[in-house]
Amino acid sequence: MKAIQVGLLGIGTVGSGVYNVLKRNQHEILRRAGRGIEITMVADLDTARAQSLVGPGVRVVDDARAIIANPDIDIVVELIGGYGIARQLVMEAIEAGKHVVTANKALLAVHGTEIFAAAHRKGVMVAFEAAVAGGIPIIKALREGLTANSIEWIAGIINGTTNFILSEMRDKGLDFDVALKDAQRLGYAEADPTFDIEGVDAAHKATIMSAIAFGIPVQFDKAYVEGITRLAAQDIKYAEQLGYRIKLLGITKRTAKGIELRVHPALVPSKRLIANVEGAMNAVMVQGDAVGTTLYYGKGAGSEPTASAVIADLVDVTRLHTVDAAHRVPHLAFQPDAMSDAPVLPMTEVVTSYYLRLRVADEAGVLAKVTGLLAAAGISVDAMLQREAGEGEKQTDLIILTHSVREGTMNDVIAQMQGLATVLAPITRIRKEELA
Ligand SMILES: NC(=O)C1=CN([C@@H]2O[C@H](COP(=O)(O)OP(=O)(O)OC[C@H]3O[C@@H](n4cnc5c(N)ncnc54)[C@H](O)[C@@H]3O)[C@@H](O)[C@H]2O)C=CC1
Ligand SMILES: N[C@@H](CC=O)C(=O)O
Ligand code: NA
Repeated sequence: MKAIQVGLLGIGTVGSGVYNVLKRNQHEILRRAGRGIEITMVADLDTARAQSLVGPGVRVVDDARAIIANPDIDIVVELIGGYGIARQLVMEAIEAGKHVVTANKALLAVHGTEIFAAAHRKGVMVAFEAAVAGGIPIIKALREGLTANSIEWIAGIINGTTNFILSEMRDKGLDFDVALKDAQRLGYAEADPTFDIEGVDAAHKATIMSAIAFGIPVQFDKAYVEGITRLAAQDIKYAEQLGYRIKLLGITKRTAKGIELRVHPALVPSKRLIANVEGAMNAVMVQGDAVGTTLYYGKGAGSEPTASAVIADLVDVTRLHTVDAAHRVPHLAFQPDAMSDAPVLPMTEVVTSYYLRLRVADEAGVLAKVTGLLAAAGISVDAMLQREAGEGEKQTDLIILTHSVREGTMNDVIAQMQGLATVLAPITRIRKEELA
């Protein structure tokens, strides 16, 4: 049988990995897919570079629309990134009746509803394993492996760049900026790295996982997003003393009131496996009511790890494209007419525990005032740490770990504490997740 024809839109970090791995493993991939998979056209703005990557046998163009217009192309692989031209090209490819494979989480988290509806209408597949946790087959696990379960929560380290930066800062004492530059050089970072460090990329991925886990539409605009740029080195140190590591987590959870969808730094007990995930590695914990806790670990970024997921999608599409659309795995795991309207909760309704660091005057009665405010709000204290004030020092740090409380209540108490004359600087608050 003739090989399935693939057109690549963008041959940068991920695109070049796709080309190389597909070529290197072509025989094994053929044995799995039952049909050859061949990249016959590549579009990139830098055509000279693209041609040098793929050699003379592949047609290289600078206009991606030439690929979409080519009737011989069966699958369009979008590896340009962003919400702009990529959105137009994906929509045009779907309208042209092409299957689409993409690694573009930003696009799907923001415009997924429109894209999946169009694909459903046209009977084509949009596959996106690489969009969440790169090479880890987490979409496959959630959408196919765990279909027996009512998913309770997902918590993951789903941004390699920030995990790499946090590890380099802690282990090698590197400055934030130096570690970020290294992550960019290694091909982990987004074209705009503020997406990584401000938590936006992780929120894109958490948004996609929440849709698949709970059968809700992709709703990036409802996600709470907080990155790592305001983390202080001293909090990483205090957390360690208390038996915790700080990680940027993407969390989505089913509650009686609705769905939590949030990305923020969090203290995680050091003894949890996920607390020991270092460098650019990703890990996703999924809690199902039947299976219990499961953990998926691997490379979430980089050329070939991400290509691994893109090519797995190419194999899936190759195997399934002759199957009637109604019998394929639904894009968001649940049938389109069976989606839930469970609301995504505002952050004030999220229930979690907290790490608080207060810069306080080193004088009698401070502790009683602070704990009095917590007690009055019904917040119980889990652990406390007070740094010894140095010789002649008039201030010190007070660290408090709380038990679970509604975020809205915690906000009120923090505001009251901040009003105390003995609290001398803005209070630091980091959420704490026991993940058990
Ligand atoms: N780099 C990584 O580790 C991962 C990246 N991704 C996603 O994969 C996608 C691609 O990322 P990278 O390969 O890292 O980006 P990249 O910046 O290395 O590559 C993008 C390529 O697209 C080309 N391009 C830009 N505009 C174009 C246009 N109008 N027509 C044709 N080509 C165009 C550029 O010249 C470049 O070669 C993004 O959506 C990214 O979020 C997903 C998982 C991991
Ligand atoms: N910039 C992302 C790339 C993969 O999605 C990351 O750092 O994880
Ligand atoms: Na993946």
